[in-house]
Amino acid sequence: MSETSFTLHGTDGAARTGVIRTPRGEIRTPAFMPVGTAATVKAMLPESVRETGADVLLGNTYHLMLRPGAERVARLGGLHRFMNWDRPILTDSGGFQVMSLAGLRKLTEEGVTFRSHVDGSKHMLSPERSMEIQRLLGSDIVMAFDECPALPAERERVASSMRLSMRWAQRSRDAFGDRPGHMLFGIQQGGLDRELREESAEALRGIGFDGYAVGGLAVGEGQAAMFDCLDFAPGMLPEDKPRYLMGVGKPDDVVGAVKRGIDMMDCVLPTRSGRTGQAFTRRGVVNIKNARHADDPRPLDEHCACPACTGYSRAYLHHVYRSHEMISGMLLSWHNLQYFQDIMEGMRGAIAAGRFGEWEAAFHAGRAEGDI
Ligand SMILES: CNc1nc2c(CC[C@H]3O[C@@H](OC)[C@H](O)[C@@H]3O)c3nc(N)[nH]c(=O)c3cc2[nH]1
Ligand SMILES: [Zn+2]
Repeated sequence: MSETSFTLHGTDGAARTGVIRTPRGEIRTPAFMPVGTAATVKAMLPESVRETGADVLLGNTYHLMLRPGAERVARLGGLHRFMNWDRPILTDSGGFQVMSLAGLRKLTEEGVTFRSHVDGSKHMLSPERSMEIQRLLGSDIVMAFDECPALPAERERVASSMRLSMRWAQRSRDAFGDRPGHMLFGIQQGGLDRELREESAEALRGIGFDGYAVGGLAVGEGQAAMFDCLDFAPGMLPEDKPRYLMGVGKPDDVVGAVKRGIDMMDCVLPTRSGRTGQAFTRRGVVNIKNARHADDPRPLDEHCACPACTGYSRAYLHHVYRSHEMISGMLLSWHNLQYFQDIMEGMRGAIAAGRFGEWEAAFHAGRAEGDI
């Protein structure tokens, strides 16, 4: 009996709900993964992340290889022990961050060499080294090493980049080896082009993975173009395996992606915007720094059970934000993560009951545009 599995429990249109089983715990899908880039979900204790309902969180090969180093994390017992999170961890493979963060990059068939954005030291990533780092970290779900081209880009550039990523996907699969209890996900590329996405999906199916990511999106194409691509890209991937949309997104992006067959997503938005005073609520976005909140005794969101909403007023949250108090980032990060988990839980139940359309209509009906 394989130690990992994905079981679909229900579908409603293209939307699906199910469970990914791993030795470290189950992941209820559709799932939102909080991002713990440098071995911490910023401003949150791991037990607080769990309290919001998260089953899995995300780490990053690029950041952890630079600081504190993958071999050091392994010597200290691996990433779960290091960051005190004993549930599943998915790690990204590093290619995306190298292209978006590192300096002096050189890309060849072998891999990429670059200088650390932390201290300028020289490093190399290849499919083989990325697999080794993710093994040293001990992550449960490993991402293939890929290249994600910035959009807009010429079709030929997107095609050649995708084909390089497919060769790297084969090398990632070969280097990953046979690791019961661990999953390796391939990453579909091909930009917004249906034929290139199909070619990429065919290549990945031929190699065979435990899950499949839709990569190359949320790179500036905008929501309409992303949804147009999601109208066909997820369906090209095996339906009995998890489908993971990388780097997405705002609440309405998340809902639209689940509607189109996505099972997993990750985004820094809940915590990053929590630190900049933006709170996502059932009625839209609250910019807590706005003077209108200075005397408001109401909670952010009366339907929310998080500490920010059960213990504090908008007036207080406005005050601590304006005073640059640390509790501001803590409370708003917690609230935003709770809000994202609440909409995932709502969609899982709605899909299981065949009522996703109604749930989606109610989700959009309650929201006002702009600051509320
Ligand atoms: C934001 N949009 C976006 N992010 C993306 C990421 C990084 C996600 C990871 O990078 C970090 O966010 C920038 C977080 O830690 C996140 O887990 C991607 N990673 C890979 N390997 N391949 C892709 O095609 C890809 C596409 C993305 N689009
Ligand atoms: Zn709340």
